[in-house]
Amino acid sequence: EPTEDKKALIEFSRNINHSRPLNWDEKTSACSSWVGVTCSDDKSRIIAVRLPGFGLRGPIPSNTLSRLSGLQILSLRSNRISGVFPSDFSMLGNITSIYLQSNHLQGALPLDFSSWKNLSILDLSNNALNGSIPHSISNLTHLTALYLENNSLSGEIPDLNIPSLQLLDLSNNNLIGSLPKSLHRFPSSAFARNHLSDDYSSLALTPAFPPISQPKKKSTKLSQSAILGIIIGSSTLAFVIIAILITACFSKKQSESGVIDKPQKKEKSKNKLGASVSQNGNNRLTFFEGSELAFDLEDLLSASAEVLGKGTFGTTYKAALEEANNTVAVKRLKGLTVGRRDFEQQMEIVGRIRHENVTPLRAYFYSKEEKLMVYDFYTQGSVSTILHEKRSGNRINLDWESRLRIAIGAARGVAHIHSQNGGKLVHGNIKASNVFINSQQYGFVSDLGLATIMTPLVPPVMRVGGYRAPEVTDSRKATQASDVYSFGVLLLELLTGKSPIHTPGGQEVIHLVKWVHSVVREEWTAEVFDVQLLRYPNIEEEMVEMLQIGMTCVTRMPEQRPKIYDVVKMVEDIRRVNTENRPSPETRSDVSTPAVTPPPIAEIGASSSGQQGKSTS
Ligand SMILES: Nc1ncnc2c1ncn2[C@@H]1O[C@H](COP(=O)(O)OP(=O)(O)OP(=O)(O)O)[C@@H](O)[C@H]1O
Repeated sequence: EPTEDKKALIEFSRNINHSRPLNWDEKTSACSSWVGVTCSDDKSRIIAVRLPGFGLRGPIPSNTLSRLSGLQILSLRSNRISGVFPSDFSMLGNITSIYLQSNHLQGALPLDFSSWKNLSILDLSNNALNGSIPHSISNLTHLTALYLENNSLSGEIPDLNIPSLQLLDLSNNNLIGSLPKSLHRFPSSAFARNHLSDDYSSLALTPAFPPISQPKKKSTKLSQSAILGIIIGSSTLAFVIIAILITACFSKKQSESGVIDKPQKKEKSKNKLGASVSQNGNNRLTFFEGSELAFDLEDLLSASAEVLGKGTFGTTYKAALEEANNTVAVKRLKGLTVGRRDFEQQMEIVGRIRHENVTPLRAYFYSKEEKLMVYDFYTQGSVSTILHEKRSGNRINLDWESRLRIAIGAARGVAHIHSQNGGKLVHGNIKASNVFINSQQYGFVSDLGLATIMTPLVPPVMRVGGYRAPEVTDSRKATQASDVYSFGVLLLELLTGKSPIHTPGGQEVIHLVKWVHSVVREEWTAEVFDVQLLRYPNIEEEMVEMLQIGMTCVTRMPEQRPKIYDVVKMVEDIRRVNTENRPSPETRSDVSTPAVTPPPIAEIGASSSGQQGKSTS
């Protein structure tokens, strides 16, 4: 099985005896005889060769790489490989990452990059390469990182107009001339120690990404993650137990009163609300068109309620309306920064949205004391629950098809939101707990439009920190570009199965975005992916694509992030492109899941009927 090949290859490269230098022939023969055991010597099925720091020496033999036609990751860094690039070097049609840094490679860079259509990372730093940087590198339209520092490259820097490029280092070469405009977005350090004619000190001083804390030893990192998992698991368990106790206590008191409120204030609050309502006569929930809900405020307040969770802007309850035979989710807001008029205006904008990938707001209520928002209740829980919560000791398995659909649906939902209110509406709080799944497993987004009118209730860093774009210091300043950042974090979460921030008890805080960058930079791309996904065959390419999209979305500079409309297309294209390359459904193990053939965004109807799993009783 290819997946087994991959795992075994990784194991192989890790476990092989590091203690003595090996030459290339010895290594390749060891590799091919080993590969022969599991994949009938069919080298086109090898997807990763990782031999970093193995003491390989001598030139890369020609006609070796071209036989590895399925290769996606080539990691030969920190060896003693010398000589020039073999002529078949640029023929790796599926390659996504090349790590050849810290070797003794000489001669010019390959000129023809036309086969590397999926290449995302090219690291040839710390070699002895000379000649100029070929302009044809611009044809690498998926390139996100280019490292050519510490070589002897000469000539002028070509106009590398590659929109996807986020990380660039050309420092410490012999480059001359002036810097093309397309590269002014990179920090001056990327061009330092060359002979360029201009002064680039005015360029950005900060790198495009936050500095990456390099992982320590791989083995330490892995065991640390395992320990983190255990610590998080046990603290989550402790938290869940406390939450259950609090909820049980709350429900008990509430069942006596039947009101949604803090237990000790229940009657008072109900009377007070009723009094203020009767005074100004405004005791109605405002329902939106298309809502079939038949209940009033009194019904809502007397419904038995259960706390679903406390969020950034208040507490959300599951409320069972017995008479109306309906269960709804009620969000009780705290920390409103705008007055009634602005609040109602915002609710009107949000409430008018009817789109398959956006949760419909059914009703709202505003009084001095209470601000409520009513949604359908989704029995399955959010993507966060499905992705991270354990049932019977194990995480629920979310297969790759479902994750793709969640990403596609959520992207379409956010794109629709961005098209509203004259193209100015911002979601402001995209995160896995605000994404739900419809009956076809497509994601849809909830909780929109609140960030700009609410003051967060001093959210703990765990809650929003991991999703928030670096430029957003106050959630009211959220923008469409910061939505794209948060969406990128969601993509990384779907890929890795990890929460955006881990705070494993002690002082160490692990940011998913930084962690992914560091792992990818260290060429362990495959280690980024959720282990649950490794069991599905032939999806590595798609996962790498989603990784690239996620990383593009979390670009540090907001103006360099793609627009959500482009993100929709990119996410949809993951499967469209690859259906041609994938085996027919009959030969796949995941035949039970139909291929994703989403309609184009424009064709998605304005109805919300596609959302299922909502409770009506
Ligand atoms: N309509 C709904 N149906 C089912 N569960 C819901 C619904 N709306 C929210 N929830 C769940 O209730 C919990 C609390 O939601 P809430 O939106 O208040 O906070 P949050 O999502 O954790 O954070 P934030 O306020 O930043 O969005 C979350 O687990 C959320 O997934």
